[in-house]
Amino acid sequence: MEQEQPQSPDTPLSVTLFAGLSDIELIRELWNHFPENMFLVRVESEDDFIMEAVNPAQKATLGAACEGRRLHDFLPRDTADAIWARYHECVVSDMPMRYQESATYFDPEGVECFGHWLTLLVPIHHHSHRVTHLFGISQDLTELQLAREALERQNQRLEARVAERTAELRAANDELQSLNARLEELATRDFLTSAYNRRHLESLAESELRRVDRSGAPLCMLMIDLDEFKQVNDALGHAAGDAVLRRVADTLRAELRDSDLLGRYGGDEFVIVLPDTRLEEALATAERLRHAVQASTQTTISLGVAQYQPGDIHLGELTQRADHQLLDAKRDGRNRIGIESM
Ligand SMILES: Nc1nc2c(ncn2[C@@H]2O[C@H](COP(=O)(O)OP(=O)(O)OP(=O)(O)O)[C@@H](O)[C@H]2O)c(=O)[nH]1
Repeated sequence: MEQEQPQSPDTPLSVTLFAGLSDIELIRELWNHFPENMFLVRVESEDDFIMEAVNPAQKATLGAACEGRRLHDFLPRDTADAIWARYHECVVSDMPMRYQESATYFDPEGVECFGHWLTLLVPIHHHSHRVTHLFGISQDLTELQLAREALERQNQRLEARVAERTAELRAANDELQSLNARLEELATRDFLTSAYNRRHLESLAESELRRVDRSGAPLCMLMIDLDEFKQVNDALGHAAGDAVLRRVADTLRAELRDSDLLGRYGGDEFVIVLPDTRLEEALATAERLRHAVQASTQTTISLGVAQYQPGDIHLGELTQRADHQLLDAKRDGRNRIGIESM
């Protein structure tokens, strides 16, 4: 009779365990006490599978009634189709497979439930070259999956909220920008004609003069006043007078270059600054404007033309000279141009 050898304290537990148990006992222990679902599928053919045995953990999920039956006999159709495809693939490839699946199933009471599993499927060849069985272990990840999905939904809600807030901020920003533009417009433009107001025109003109001081380029100013405009107001009313002023401004603007500056100095008086323009060119421009205004409004204008000179220190000096020429034009009978001697 063989004496059992005492194990030394250094002997690994696995050795002790395996020495003390037969293979079948060891497998039975695992089968009965392993906390995840285990199952053994008999492979009748590549297309036909029978659930041969399930461990107690799997029985708690599906009930014992699945043993000895085909997938479509104890699972909802969609679930059975999906699992059948996995089994088929494992048998055909003859390779272990690992996959995740979300599926509905019937619990031991027949209630339809939903679960999510990570499954390891291993082909087994029992005294044969072909796959006779599939051995599977399914880890239940339902809780994890539900938590993941809840997190995902929460993230989507947060992203939607962020997108909503971003759109609100963008709209508020756009509104602010258009209000700023409107404010800028109000601060720099004459509300009736949209020409620059006097203050802004003077500030732009001063900058032009400083540029001219540096470059030595010529620059001229036109001072314009409508003739007998009081009569227009008196005969047609103030609103009609406003319309004439608007049309005059539009006509002047249409005749000018982008770089020219048009301002309304108040009442029926306009000022135009013509950068890079000599006196004779300014005279030609003045003539063109006089004709254009008369053609579009049946109102005549008088103009005074002056050229910026090296001795001019301030805009006021140039303005005064242009104004002086304008007064001469008025005095000489209106609808004409007063110009400094060239
Ligand atoms: N409709 C309208 N009229 C204005 C406006 N501002 C000033 N006026 C009028 O424009 C007229 C300006 O008249 P004046 O420049 O003094 O004289 P005028 O009748 O044009 O005659 P001359 O300049 O000497 O040719 C006045 O009747 C003002 O009431 C305005 O914004 N709209």
